[in-house]
Amino acid sequence: MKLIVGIGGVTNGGKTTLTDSLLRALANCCVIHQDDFYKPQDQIAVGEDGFKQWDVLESLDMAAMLDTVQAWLSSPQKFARAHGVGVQPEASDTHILLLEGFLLYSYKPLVDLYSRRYFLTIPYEECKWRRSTRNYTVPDPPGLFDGHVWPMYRKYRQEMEANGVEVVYLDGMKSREELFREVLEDIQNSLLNCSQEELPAPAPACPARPQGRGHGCGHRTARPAASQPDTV
Ligand SMILES: Nc1ncnc2c1ncn2[C@@H]1O[C@H](COP(=O)(O)OP(=O)(O)O)[C@@H](O)[C@H]1O
Ligand SMILES: NC(=O)c1ccc[n+]([C@@H]2O[C@H](COP(=O)(O)O)[C@@H](O)[C@H]2O)c1
Ligand SMILES: [Mg+2]
Repeated sequence: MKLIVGIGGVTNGGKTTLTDSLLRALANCCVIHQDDFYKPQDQIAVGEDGFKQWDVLESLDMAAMLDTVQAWLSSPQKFARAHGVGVQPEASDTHILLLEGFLLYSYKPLVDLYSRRYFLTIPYEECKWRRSTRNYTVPDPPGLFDGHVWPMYRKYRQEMEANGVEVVYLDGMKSREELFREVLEDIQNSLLNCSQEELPAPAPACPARPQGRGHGCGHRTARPAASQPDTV
C-alpha cells in the first residue's frame, strides 16, 4: 500500500516542523521538500513591483518534483534505500511519502496523487511575525511580506478553493504537539481504512462492506474540511 500525504499551507504555518515529527514517527516513510526544487536565483523573475517572485509556482521546478514523486511511486523500497531510510520488513507492504511545501496543491499533475491533503493556516499577524524571525537563504527585502508573500498566498489559496481541491485544514496556532498528534492519528486511521479495503471479500455470513471506488488507496480524494479557520 502506498500513501502520499501533503503537508501544505501558508509560509511559517509549521509545515516543516510537523513533517519532521511525522517522519520520525511513521515506519517506511520518506519525504520530499518542495523548497528543494527552487530554480537557481538568477532564474527567479523580478515582478513589476520590483520584488523577486519567490512565491509563484514558476519559481519552482515542479516537473522535477513530479519526477521525484514518480520515482518513489515506481519503487518506494528503492527510493527509501537511496535516501537512507531503513525499510522495516514487518511493515514493508505499507509505504508513506510526505510532500511538504507552500504550493503543493496548485500544480495540476500532482493534485490527484495525494491520499490526504493537509493545509496549515495561521492569521496574517502571526505569519508576519514568524516570518520576520526566519532566515532564508536569500533574506526577505523590506516590504516583501506585504508586497508579495501574503498576496501570493491569498491568490493561490483562492484558486485552490475555486478549483474544488479538497484539503483538511489545520489550525497552525495549535501547539506543535497537538498538531502532531492530530495528524498522526488521522494518517494512522487512513492506513487502517486502506488496509480494510485491501482485505479479501467477506465470507457470505458477514455483512457486506461498502465497495471502494476502484482507484486504490493512493488515489482517493481527501475528505472535505469540517470547518475552515477564518485566517485569511
Ligand atoms: N505549532 C506551532 N506553534 C508555534 N510556533 C510554531 C509551530 N510550528 C512551528 N512553529 C515555529 O514557526 C516557525 C516556522 O515553522 P516551520 O515549521 O519552519 O514553518 P513552514 O515550514 O510552514 O514555513 C519556526 O520558528 C517554528 O519553530
Ligand atoms: N528556499 C529558498 O531558496 C528561498 C529563497 C527565498 C525565499 N524563500 C521563501 O520560502 C518560502 C517557502 O518556504 P516556507 O513555507 O518554509 O516558509 C516562500 O515564501 C519564499 O518566499 C525561499
Ligand atoms: Mg518550511
